[in-house]
Amino acid sequence: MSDPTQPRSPTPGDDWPAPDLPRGRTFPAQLLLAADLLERITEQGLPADRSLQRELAARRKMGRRDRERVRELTLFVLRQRQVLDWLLDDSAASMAARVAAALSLADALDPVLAEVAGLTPEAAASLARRRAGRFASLPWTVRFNLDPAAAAQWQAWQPDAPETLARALDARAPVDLHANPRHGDRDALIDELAGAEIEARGIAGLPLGVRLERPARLTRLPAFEAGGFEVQDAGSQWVVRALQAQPGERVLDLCAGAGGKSLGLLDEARGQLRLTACDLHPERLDRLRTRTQRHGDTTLELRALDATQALPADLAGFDRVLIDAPCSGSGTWRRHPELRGAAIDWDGLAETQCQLLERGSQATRPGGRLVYATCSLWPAENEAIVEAFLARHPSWTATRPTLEGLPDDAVTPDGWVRLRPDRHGCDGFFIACLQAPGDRPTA
Ligand SMILES: C[S@@+](CC[C@H](N)C(=O)[O-])C[C@H]1O[C@@H](n2cnc3c(N)ncnc32)[C@H](O)[C@@H]1O
Repeated sequence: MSDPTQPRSPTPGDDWPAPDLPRGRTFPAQLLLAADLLERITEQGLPADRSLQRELAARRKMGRRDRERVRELTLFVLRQRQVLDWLLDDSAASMAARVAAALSLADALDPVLAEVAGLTPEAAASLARRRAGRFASLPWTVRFNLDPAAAAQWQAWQPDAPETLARALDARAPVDLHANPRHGDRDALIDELAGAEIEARGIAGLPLGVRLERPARLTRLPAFEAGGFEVQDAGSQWVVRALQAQPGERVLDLCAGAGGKSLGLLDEARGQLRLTACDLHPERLDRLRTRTQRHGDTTLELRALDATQALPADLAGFDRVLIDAPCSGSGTWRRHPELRGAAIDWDGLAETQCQLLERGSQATRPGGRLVYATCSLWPAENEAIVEAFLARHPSWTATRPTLEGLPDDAVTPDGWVRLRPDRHGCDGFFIACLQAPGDRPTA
């Protein structure tokens, strides 16, 4: 089977993307199940990966290959929706028709499946005709699977090597972990994984980062139960490192969510931080509480609050503040293809991002470091927010991060970190390191 983390190399006359289906036939029941799951995921705004895991695990009588087939078809439709709608010549195609079009790209669509999907013989013939054309001749917004809002953002950014970026965003993401050094070093974790027949290797530049060669069941491993590692994309690990928190410092994670980066910060500093983790949603902090218990961190302070509002008086004077802002998540499309079509209130989101940066700056001590990060590719959520902040606060400065192992091409001429899946093998991230005015700058 081909490596799904690598873009498919085009062959003359057949450069279309195609789902990577397991051997064997696709049956109508699988097509209909994928269509049903797609409807629920898109209508209810559910996370695709978790929904698939739950739904497929509940179907105990289904064979392994059939589950894989439904999973692959579902994710492929979410990733390639514009391409499939173009093939169907219908921007309001049914999910069943989209699954049928996905099957046609894998040369696995037969007349029975086409009929089950609701395609008339004429529509099936038109699909076959369109599929016989060249992929490269499609409009770029279709080839890159961008809906109109995403296409506008893409154009505002104008990334270089757009084709390779688009391909990387369509691919499957690897599974990354960060080791908890209080349980042993990274090599010990890699050895332990090898003992469970899970192939893994260290991630270049990230001393705690581990990448699995293929997905594996991790939650049953003794190392997981013991808090020996957390699943975390390499891009998130770079956000943690950008803060450069030193043992003994007071650190504020203002948008901690379920705490992936909070735990990373604690690991980087061997637990020696006075860390306060906040989030608007108390249930996310509950998940962080459970994780910290497994992880062995008892000193973490958790605060549910709206960080766009004035912060409580004791949340001030922090050495380092992290704002891992809510965003469109466009950098994570590999893991969350359902976000490609999500409706976004762009103005409301930008206002929240500006306010969070404002509140975060007020909580930073003179000379302290503030890191603003998103997992978005779009300048409107990144450079625009930070540059507007610096224009309002000219005494603050942007600092160019000096992080050992960070690839040179990840730092822009302005000093922002921009990570891309095609260049750095991780989710797309934007990281800005800002220094508060003051005569006691952080190291
Ligand atoms: C990108 S996620 C954070 C992910 C998290 N840091 C991690 O590493 O797992 C953004 C978080 O911001 C939180 N958030 C959104 N609006 C907020 C607000 N007004 N105040 C505080 N948190 C907010 C969301 O609940 C969400 O958990």
